[in-house]
Amino acid sequence: MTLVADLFDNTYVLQGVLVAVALVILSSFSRDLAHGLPYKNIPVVGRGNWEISNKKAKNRFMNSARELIMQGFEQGRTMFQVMFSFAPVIILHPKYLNEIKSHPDLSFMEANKKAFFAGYPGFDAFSGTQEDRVVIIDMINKKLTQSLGPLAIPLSRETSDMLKKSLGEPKDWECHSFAEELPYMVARISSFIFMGDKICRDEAWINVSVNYVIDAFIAARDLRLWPSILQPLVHWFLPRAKAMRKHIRVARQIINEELETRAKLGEKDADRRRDTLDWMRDINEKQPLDIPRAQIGLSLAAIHTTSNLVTNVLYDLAAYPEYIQPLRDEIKAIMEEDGVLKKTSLTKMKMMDSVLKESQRMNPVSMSKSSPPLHVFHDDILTNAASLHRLASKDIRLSDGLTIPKGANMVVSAHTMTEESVYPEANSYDGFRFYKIRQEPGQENKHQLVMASKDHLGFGYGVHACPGRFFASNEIKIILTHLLMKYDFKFAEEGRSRPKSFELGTEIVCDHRVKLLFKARKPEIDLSCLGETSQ
Ligand code: HEM
Repeated sequence: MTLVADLFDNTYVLQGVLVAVALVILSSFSRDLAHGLPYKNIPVVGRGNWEISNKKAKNRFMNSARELIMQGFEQGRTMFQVMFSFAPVIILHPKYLNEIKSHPDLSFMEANKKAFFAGYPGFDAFSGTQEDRVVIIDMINKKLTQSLGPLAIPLSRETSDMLKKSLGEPKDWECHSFAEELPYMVARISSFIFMGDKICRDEAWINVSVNYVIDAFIAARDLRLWPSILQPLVHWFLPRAKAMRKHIRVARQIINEELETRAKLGEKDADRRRDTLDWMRDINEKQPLDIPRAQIGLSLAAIHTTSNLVTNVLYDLAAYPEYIQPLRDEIKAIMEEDGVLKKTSLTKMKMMDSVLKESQRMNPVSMSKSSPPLHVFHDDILTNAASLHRLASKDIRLSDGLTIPKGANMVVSAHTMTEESVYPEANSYDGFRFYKIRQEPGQENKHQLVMASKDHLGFGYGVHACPGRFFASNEIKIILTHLLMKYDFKFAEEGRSRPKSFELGTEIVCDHRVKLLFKARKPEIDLSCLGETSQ
């Protein structure tokens, strides 16, 4: 101690230390500044030549991303950059989709890691390794998707229980903030399939499952406001980052307890329905996997995305109620034919499939891997108006000679989803658009909800196209089947039109403030075919 005190007594040493600290801070600021500079030789859209800071350009993009992207293409460009809140981002024309969709040097994971402070305590769900990701995707593809047949009735029963609890059986119209309530409902049904009936009824887990992602978005947004040199310190004090650390602790405790209970039961547990906790272990015998972290990752991917699509569908059906009876008739006909709900019954619901795909086309869910409520957004993470958010790990030379520089963030514009040449009357809702196309010879299967294509990027495209879409499609169809059979619904506000989604940067978020009225109705089918037992 005396030595240190002596050193600081020496003016030269003190001055040296101060200069060193100043240099470190300065170099951090200049790194941050460089990070915000546009990429060389790539045209910038939405930023004036004489604007020194990015502030105005960022605001411009926040308020009119769609227009700026179209402006870029109208200027004849196929690649340009715009200013997102955290960095310049390269926008690519969809004509490049085929060459970039599975490009090994365009990383999906690194893009998310960079945007979400991977490695910081609490940001665990963004910190997994490539090996972890492979386990999760294998588990979804090889186990979850393969089990959709036997899962149809359990999913339906859980949906029924959940709706009784959440919406009840009101004889008169009852008002719900549906968009706010739905993530909790979806979290319960999904968690039932992911981790069984004990955890799915655990309020503490449901809270983590719904709110981790919301806190993550806000924490990341708040942290980005700080210079990078201070971020490793500041995150400890940010309320939302603290909340994330708490979510992680809660999740670890709940899931580890469940794993211990199962381990103790051993063979006695053999009759239990297998779920993602078992499957992750089966797939992953060789390497250790942080299972609680992986489960939070699943929730992150599954809950708000699914809720957002269901909300959009209900808004569309409430705005265009003429679709409701044909959908009910379709369910009735299929259930009469099948006797009991099967995976194939859901595949046969072509009108419902079409209604879902059309809602997703017009209001694609946010792939920030989730679509938390509006107040969470700033611009943040990408897609919708744009899709396929990636980070280039090398310089990538495109077929026409243009280059995406190493380290750049990029997205592909998703404007094809509302382009007249692809979808006639693209800006009008046509619930049976895809149903009608599927009636044409040779088009029967290409236009299903789960088919990712260049013209419909709702589930992404290429190597990272959403592996959970088959599960999501079944889950959503089951939820809708129960809602349509058991409830009448309409907007609380008499005669209102379809609520417009909010556009913030490239995010499209459904209006969570809209209220819906629900009233119980007599279903036209015997509910035992949905797995319900009469009480
Ligand atoms: C309507 C519901 C859903 C929508 C709209 C949706 C959408 C998406 C999108 C757009 C992507 C990114 C694709 C890309 O960038 O190319 C994605 C990836 C992913 N989704 Fe979904 N998703 C949904 C439900 C689910 C569910 C239920 C699960 C889990 C069971 C899931 C698991 C994943 C995973 C693990 C990835 C990452 C894929 C990778 O790393 O390659 N998603 N999803």
